Amino acid sequence: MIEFDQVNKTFTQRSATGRGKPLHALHDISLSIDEAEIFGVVGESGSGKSTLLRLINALEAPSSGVVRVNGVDLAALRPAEKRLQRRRIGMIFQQFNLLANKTVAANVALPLSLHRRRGMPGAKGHGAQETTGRGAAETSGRGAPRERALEMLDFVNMGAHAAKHPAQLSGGEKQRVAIARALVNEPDILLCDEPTSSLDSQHTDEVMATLLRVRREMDTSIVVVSHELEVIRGACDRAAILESGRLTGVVDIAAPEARERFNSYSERARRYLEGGQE
Ligand SMILES: Nc1ncnc2c1ncn2[C@@H]1O[C@H](COP(=O)(O)OP(=O)(O)OP(=O)(O)O)[C@@H](O)[C@H]1O
Repeated sequence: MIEFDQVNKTFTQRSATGRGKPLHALHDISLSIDEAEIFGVVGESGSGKSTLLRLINALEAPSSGVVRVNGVDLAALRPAEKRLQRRRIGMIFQQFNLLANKTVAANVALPLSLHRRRGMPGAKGHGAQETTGRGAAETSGRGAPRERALEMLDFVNMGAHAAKHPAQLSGGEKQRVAIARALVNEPDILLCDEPTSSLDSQHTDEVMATLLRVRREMDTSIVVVSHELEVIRGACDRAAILESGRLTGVVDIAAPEARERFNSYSERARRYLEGGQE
């Protein structure tokens, strides 16, 4: 469903004098992520995790190689097609990105309202980036978007909080609202960028249980970028290990021999994170 075929991504880093230097963020990445799979991506800071996510929703284009989603080469899409494709992908972030001045229900309904206002064809998906909401009208609480938002809030067990504002919620509750918002357009894929990094362990468990339910009941493919190895171990079917932009392994979390490989990476990562060196 998501395929990376020999993907390279190089950025140009400009020095103070304006001279450009290439920075190879991803080298020769080939991997595929199945339908309804929960796929983890781990790696140290700067290893290319976010770049990999941004390639999946076409916010970045590969410098070479091909990224395909449902068989479609994203680089071959025209801008309008790319926007539609992006609407089939939901995204959640470490900092939730909810709008403080809107109710929980209005936050969740926002992608639907934006979709309607722009008169976009097709019912599926949205890019969470668009929910930052510049110029978007507050949903009035009437009509289909609100009903759909309430359904999604029930799905993440947040129905009772629909009339509250984000500031009245815990971090875990905010993330569950963000999940409801990301799913309101029934995306095929949910991208999660450090979804539990600012949560305590109880709220982490609640969010991960919600993601497991999303996969089970909606058949959504979920890609989870996280530096929290327990989260990857607890929720993912497989995980890619990125080291300095290179894919050094794709580990089947359930397989004993693969688990050993992941544990050995985890040990190195833990030593790095704790001691600042490998
Ligand atoms: N738009 C950009 N322009 C220039 N360099 C970039 C750009 N985006 C990312 N990079 C560089 O590419 C490399 C990979 O960045 P990326 O954000 O993908 O890493 P990451 O693993 O997600 O890091 P972190 O865990 O700190 O978020 C880094 O060296 C980063 O500085």
